[in-house]
Amino acid sequence: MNLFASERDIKPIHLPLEDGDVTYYPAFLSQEEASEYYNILFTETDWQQDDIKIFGKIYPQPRLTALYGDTTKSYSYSGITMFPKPFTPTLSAIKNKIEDLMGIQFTSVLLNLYRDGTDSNGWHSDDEKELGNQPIIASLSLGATRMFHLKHKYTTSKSYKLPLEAGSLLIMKGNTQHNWKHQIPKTKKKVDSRINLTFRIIKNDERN
Ligand SMILES: O=C(O)CCC(=O)C(=O)O
Ligand SMILES: [Fe+2]
Repeated sequence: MNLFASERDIKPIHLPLEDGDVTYYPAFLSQEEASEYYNILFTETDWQQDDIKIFGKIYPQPRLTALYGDTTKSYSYSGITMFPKPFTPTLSAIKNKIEDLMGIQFTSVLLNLYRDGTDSNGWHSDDEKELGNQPIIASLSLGATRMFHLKHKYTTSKSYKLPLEAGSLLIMKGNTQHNWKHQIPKTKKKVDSRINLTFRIIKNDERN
């Protein structure tokens, strides 16, 4: 069935995290829109595999990535610095739709391609100084469903898991990055590939 956004259940679910602020919109995009964007982004994105440094050792990142956005704003994490390509019409259209919902504007989007269950994103907080003190991150999922794990940094018994479905939008803000880490774990299940887009506000102003 083809439902318009107004008829779909786009109601937000607030995760019951103390000292964090995470909201999940299960059907931000329709299944048709989600698969159309997945197909376009899979082929049109300039995917790269960077090496990252963990405790002084160099590893290839276990997924492909790409950075698009305001070309004056580079982004550094895990020992790598990424320089953005300008937003494409596809990415601008998605960005506008998220900005209409949230009433704020993003400068950049980091895309992740998880090719199969062996690709992953290890425990981290998105707390780079370029993102400011209380980063706002809007994370759109396309393609295969993967689990998203959150764990508290200081009270390790506190944790939360949810499946991120195609077309869903997850918003992290407030003190989430101060108090919580998140990951996309590897899975032994046979899963298709997944694309994730994390829209961010990068505050540096250096010209590259
Ligand atoms: O793939 C995801 O849903 C999470 C991506 C993520 O945490 C990141 O890029 O910082
Ligand atoms: Fe993250």
